[in-house]
Amino acid sequence: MSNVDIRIRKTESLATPDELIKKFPVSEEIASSINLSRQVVNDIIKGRDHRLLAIVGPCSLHDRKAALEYAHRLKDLAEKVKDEMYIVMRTYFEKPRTVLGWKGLILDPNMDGSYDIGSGIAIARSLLLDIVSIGMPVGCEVLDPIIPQYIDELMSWSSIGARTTESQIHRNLASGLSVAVGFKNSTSGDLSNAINAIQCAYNPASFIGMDRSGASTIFRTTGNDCCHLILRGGDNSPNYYEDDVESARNMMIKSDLNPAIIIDCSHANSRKNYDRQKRVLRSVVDQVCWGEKAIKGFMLESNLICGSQKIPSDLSDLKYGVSITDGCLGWDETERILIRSCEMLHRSFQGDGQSMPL
Ligand SMILES: O=C[C@H](O)[C@H](O)COP(=O)(O)O
Ligand SMILES: C=C(OP(=O)(O)O)C(=O)O
Repeated sequence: MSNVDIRIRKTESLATPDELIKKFPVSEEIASSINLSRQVVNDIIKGRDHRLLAIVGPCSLHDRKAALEYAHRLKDLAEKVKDEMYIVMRTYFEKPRTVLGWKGLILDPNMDGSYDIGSGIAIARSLLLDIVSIGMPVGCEVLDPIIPQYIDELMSWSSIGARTTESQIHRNLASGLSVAVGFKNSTSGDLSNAINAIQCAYNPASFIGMDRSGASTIFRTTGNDCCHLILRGGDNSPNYYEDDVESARNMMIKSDLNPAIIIDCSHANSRKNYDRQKRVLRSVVDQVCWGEKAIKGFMLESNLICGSQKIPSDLSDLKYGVSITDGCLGWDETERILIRSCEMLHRSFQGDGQSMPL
């Protein structure tokens, strides 16, 4: 009697990254525009570009048509706010769950527990390609350590979520990713895990993974000098206030890190009430206008239509453009508050691009 894989019910083959890349290739023109947007993101994180990095988009993508419509609107908005903000579309395909729940388009594209991962990964890559093709840079959460092989060449920014910041696997991965990586503070609100993670990812690492041909490989990384902290609030309270930012900044400086902080307007900072993201953004803008240099940007969960919906048993009942994970701001409100924020930032920026301490 075999004692191997006693809890594996079934295995299925999956296309290798190379096979999928061949099916949905990135042209040289798109590759160079992604390189440019990665450079802008890195420049913002390193303080060489005074604009705020704005990671804006749905909590999760589940519908290709709505995602593309959103991307087109965001592209137009990005043009309007480009002097004060650099917008990267939040294109999250993997959802880390507190207990159980839909785990995102890559794992379960049919939203019915059938886990058609082969289709999910292909939809994610082709959708990202369509979005970057209109000139909209994208950013994803990196959760599964193999998935980046399928999509990471399309990303301009990425994050490691609150539930995985403490994981050595994710820290090693971040040390080898080609993009700037934001580490979220832990769900408890503790910052030290994220600060340790940034230090760890700054250094070279060696780890086992799968290469683009599908072979087992040892990856040896250079280390990533563009990692930063994302404040997302914690179990007991938000952490976007001035005092929180000041103490996060001081912790980073004490650890010899570039004090680069992004504020997540959602999650525990909004106490999961999507409309409260506005007050977080207001505080971000206010702090930047008052001269807080450590804040490099913010994250906003936004969709075509505000709110959220449960996944219905009959998918024809799904409402178009509404989140199936966390609640999001609707499009009109997103546009209004980003333009308003830019007006305020514009007034406080001097000719040299520096904000004026009041
Ligand atoms: O961003 C989405 C959710 O906050 C995250 O996936 C956790 O969700 P859950 O607590 O509903 O599982
Ligand atoms: C899961 C997310 O956030 P966090 O890791 O902060 O809970 C998210 O941004 O989708």
